[in-house]
This record gives sequence, structure tokens and C-alpha cells, in this order.
Amino acid sequence: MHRTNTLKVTSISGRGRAYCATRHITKGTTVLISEPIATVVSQEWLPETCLWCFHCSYPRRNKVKAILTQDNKRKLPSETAGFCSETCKNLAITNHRCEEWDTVVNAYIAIDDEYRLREQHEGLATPATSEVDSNDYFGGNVTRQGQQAGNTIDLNDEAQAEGWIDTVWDMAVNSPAFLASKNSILPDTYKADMCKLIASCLIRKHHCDTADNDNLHIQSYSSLMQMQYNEISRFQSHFKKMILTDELAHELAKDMKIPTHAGQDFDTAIQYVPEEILADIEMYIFFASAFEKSKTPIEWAYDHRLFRQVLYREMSNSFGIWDPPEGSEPELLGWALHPVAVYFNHSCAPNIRKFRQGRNMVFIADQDIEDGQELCIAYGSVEEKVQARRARLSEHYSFWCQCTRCCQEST
Ligand SMILES: C[S@@+](CC[C@H](N)C(=O)[O-])C[C@H]1O[C@@H](n2cnc3c(N)ncnc32)[C@H](O)[C@@H]1O
Repeated sequence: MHRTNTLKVTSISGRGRAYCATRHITKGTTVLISEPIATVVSQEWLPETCLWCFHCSYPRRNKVKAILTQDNKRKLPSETAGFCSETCKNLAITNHRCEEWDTVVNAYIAIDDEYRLREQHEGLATPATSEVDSNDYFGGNVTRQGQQAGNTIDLNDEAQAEGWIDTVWDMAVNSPAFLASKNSILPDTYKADMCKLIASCLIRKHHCDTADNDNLHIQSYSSLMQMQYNEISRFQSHFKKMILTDELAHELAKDMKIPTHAGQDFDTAIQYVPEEILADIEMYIFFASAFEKSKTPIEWAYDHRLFRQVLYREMSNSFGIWDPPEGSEPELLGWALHPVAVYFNHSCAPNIRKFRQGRNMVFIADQDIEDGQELCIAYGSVEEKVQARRARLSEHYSFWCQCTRCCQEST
């Protein structure tokens, strides 16, 4: 990690925490080089991409295998994963806590195994029945944290929304009928990849919690927890979209308020859950069943709260691993989480350019920047008109862009 003394974290109204210049920065200055805490190479590019430095040798496969499998008949994507050299393999192993690398590889295989199993049984999902009775699970009328005693739960209120969303997850993952309706659904490969990334982070948590010898050059799970958490804003933004576009949902909750009993009865609650959030729950069910069946079951895999801790940080903070690292028409090889690099807000007129250098992300001033000025990158293309840019950012990152350019162009 290399942080220059040119930037610091401050708070900016409407945009949260942000990196700002601590002095005049001249165009071309490197302001930050950051290492990832966790990465995943997508299933599609696994055979040709080095798990450590991300060198992609397509169409040649990696020279050094990550896993020495005995079973050639049953090759899973992760069993083809590897490194471009022994040096990269050694770096991967020594840069993890003891045993950690092995657990990560086994987690990958468990996820591939579950994916393959579902691929074989695709379309055989048991339809959901209306026999779901989550009141049994909660032991009747339980009022949970954040839930008001009045007649409605206000989803605009962060604490109420948080308590209700947590309740819905609990009800969903403890409902046998709901689980039966979801446990054969084949996720898209992107979701299986995200499960691998989440597993890597939770393995780091486990090793941070239990390791005796602290390896100081390894980034801790707590650094990941400093990243912005977007579960509530994601729920609210998809809920708003749902009540605008779905007549029934509009009738049920036009003002973001839902009846209190939707926090106690799963059949009622589920009507208020946007499909994007249902897809997140499905992803967790996939994740948990992968580890339930794995040869080395991992106890933390059955905790949706831990899964959500990472999922809703990954969503607003991960960086794509692009190849070539800079330039036109790159391929997306995977994703990486960089705890130190997450304070660059988005601007539709960015002053910082980022590119990948091997495993690291490098951030360079693209113009002269004044002392105190905010340092911003672009989260994707900034070519469209203001409404289209804001809609894309809202859809993908759950925020309404408040950059100077958007604010000027929308007045
Ligand atoms: C990678 S984080 C950046 C750091 C973040 N501001 C924080 O406090 O941790 C991305 C989040 O920052 C906020 N953000 C970034 N750029 C923004 C912008 N142009 N307008 C409004 N919010 C922005 C959004 O909440 C977004 O989900």
C-alpha cells in the first residue's frame, strides 16, 4: 500500500466521506497505489488468468495449478485455476494467514460443486407453497428491533427499514417452503463469482478472529468493515422503483409505508420485497447450501448477517479487474475489494484516473488539483446526458449523483 501525503478523508455534504487534496497536486502525480484485501477471477477467465497478478495469457492456460486434483473426470472451473508462475503462487500463499489459502480454494470448489449440481437439475425447483408460516419461527407476534408499535413501518426511516429488512431475511432463510422453492435455482455465473469473493472475505474474518500470530502486512477484516454499507439505500431505491412501476405494489405502499403485520407474517412481507432483493436472498441460499454440502462445512456460511455485511459493501465499493489494465475494449476478468481506495467519490467530470498495475490499483491526477479540492474518479462512462447518467448510477450503485457537473446540468 502506498498512500502519498497529498490526500486525506473528509466529509462532503450529499456525498459522504471523500478524498480531498491536502496541497496543490500537479497533473500526472500518483496519489495512491492500493492493494486488494480480496479478489475473485470470474469463472469465464479462470483457466487463463493468474490468481495473483491477474496476467491473462488467453488462450494459453495457467502454467501453475492452484489445486492438485486427483479426479480428472470431474474438473470444476476452480480446479483449472492457477498462477502464471511459481513466484505468484508463493506470493499468494505467503500473503494469506496460515491455512487461509487452502480454505479459500476449498470454498471455491464448494461453490463450483453447488453450481454444477444445480446445472444438472436446472428447472426442477419445487414451486413455493402458501404453507409458509413464519409465525411459528418467531413464536407468534414478535415486534423486532426498529419496528414501531404503530400501524405501519416507514421504509424511509433508516432504523425501521433496517429492522424490517433483517426480519424478512430471517423469515426467508428459515422458511422451509421458501427454501424449497429456491434451492435448485441456478444463479448466473456472476453471482457464483460474488459468492467466492464473499467467501474469501469471511475466511479472512475467521482467520483474523482466530489467528494467534498476527501477520501485520495482511489487511484485516475490520478494514473491510470501514467501507460504506449500502443495504438500506439499495432496498429503498428498488422499493421506490417497484412502487412506481408495479400497480399492486403502488396500491400497497405508495408512500413507502407498509403495515406492521408485514414484519410478522412472511406471506405478507414477501409482497413488499423488490425482486432485486429477492435475488440477493436467493444468492445467500445458494451460498449456504454450497457450504452445507461441502466436505469441510464452514459454520459462518450459515449466517445471512455476515453474508450481508460483505455483499452490501462489495456492491458499492468493488473495482473491476480489467485487461488490458488501461485502454480501449478491455475484458472484465473479475473483481477486487480495496479498503484504502474506497473514498474516491464519483464525478461525471473526474480529476483522477485509475488503472490496474498487476494486482494493485493506481490513482493518478488527470489535471492540476487545488489544495482542498475533492479527488474523484468516474464510476463507468460519463458520456450520456445528465438524466441517463444519474439513472445508471442509481441502478448500479443506489445513489443519485450530486457531482458538480450533474448539479449544474440539471438546473
Ligand atoms: C465507493 S463509495 C465512496 C465513499 C463514500 N462516500 C463513503 O462515505 O464511504 C461510493 C458511495 O459514495 C457516495 N457517492 C459517491 N459519489 C457520489 C456522487 N457523485 N453523488 C452522491 N453520492 C456519491 C454514494 O453513496 C456511493 O454509494
